[in-house]
Amino acid sequence: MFRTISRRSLGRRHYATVRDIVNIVEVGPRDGLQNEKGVIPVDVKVELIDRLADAGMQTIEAGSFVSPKWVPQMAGTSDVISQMKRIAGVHYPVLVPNQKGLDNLTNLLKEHPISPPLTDEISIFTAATDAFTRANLNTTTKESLERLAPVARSALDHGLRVRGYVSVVIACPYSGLVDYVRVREVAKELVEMGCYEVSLGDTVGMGTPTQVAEMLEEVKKTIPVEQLAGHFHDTYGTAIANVFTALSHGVRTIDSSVGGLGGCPYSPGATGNVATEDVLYALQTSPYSVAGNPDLDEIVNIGWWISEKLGRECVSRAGRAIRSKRDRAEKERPKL
Ligand SMILES: CC(C)(COP(=O)([O-])OP(=O)([O-])OC[C@H]1O[C@@H](n2cnc3c(N)ncnc32)[C@H](O)[C@@H]1OP(=O)([O-])[O-])[C@@H](O)C(=O)NCCC(=O)NCCSC(=O)C[C@@](C)(O)CC(=O)[O-]
Repeated sequence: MFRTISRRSLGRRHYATVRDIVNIVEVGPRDGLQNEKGVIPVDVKVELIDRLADAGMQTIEAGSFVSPKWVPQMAGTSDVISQMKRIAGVHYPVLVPNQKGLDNLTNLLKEHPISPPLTDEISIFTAATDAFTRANLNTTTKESLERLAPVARSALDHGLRVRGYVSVVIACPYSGLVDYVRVREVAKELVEMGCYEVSLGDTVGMGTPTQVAEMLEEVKKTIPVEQLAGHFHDTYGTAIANVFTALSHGVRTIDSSVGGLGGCPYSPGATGNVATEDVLYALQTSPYSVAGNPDLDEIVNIGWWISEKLGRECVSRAGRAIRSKRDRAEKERPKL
């Protein structure tokens, strides 16, 4: 839905036509879990996805068809997507790094000719620096794009939607600050190969709002903002500020992770994504509504539950505050 809003507080030149719905791509079951060392049972992953869908999340990244030698935690993705309950209208994208991953997925889809399908979407991924692409995909960025183009074409031929990721859009853990022109060029190639949207990842989680704004201004020179998404890790505590910077620059799709889970195995020291609870809380009094109208209280419960399952504390600030408030209210409730 589009409507024209006036943003007096931002000055006349910011009168703009914007979409007032924010889409959240819940990446917890994939980005959130891929870095965990302990084995997470398939039924826990399935329960996580199902509960997120029941709570109203419209897009839930369900896993990866990557090499199990590279990311062992994602090895059971075929079982996960075969067992999860699929809600019509909810998208359950999976990461695919190469033709082999796509073949594994399309063979699975053939084995399960059901409606709605196990998934209708893949995400392909590369990075703005060769050093990161080498660590993550064992190749250069240019070669990764050459390999991904036929994968995207083949996925589209199979009727799958294709989303793209560009990692390290602000800083790279191996080669330092990133050239935003390179981010724009890589994103453009992903769009040209058929990605309906490109998610721009601050993989290291050290970007500041100013840097995010500058990066977006560069990328928007070529790519319509409707095709961009923001993916912010929270290592330096700037993720929620970066989300709102992206929104103020017209981005309307944000990746987040329930409980703030996550990290990339090839981004040493990076913490999880911006927590879904924190994004939902902060959007409550904003001019935007969230697609699917997710139930914040239930997302808080899910963040708490999955953190306990992983043997760690929930790092979502909103999640912790809402829990504490509930506990206080419970203590103060008169006993009958
Ligand atoms: C791309 C490769 C496979 C290249 O890895 P490689 O070692 O160069 O691949 P290869 O073609 O030489 O194959 C090596 C072995 O892996 C197998 N293989 C090969 N492909 C697959 C496949 N798809 N599924 C299952 N098995 C596969 C292949 O069959 C072979 O098995 P072997 O003969 O030794 O038994 C590897 O680098 C890889 O899997 N990388 C994925 C890394 C990854 O998943 N990273 C995390 C996701 S990205 C991320 O988190 C960032 C993001 C998206 O969240 C955004 C952000 O925050 O920035």
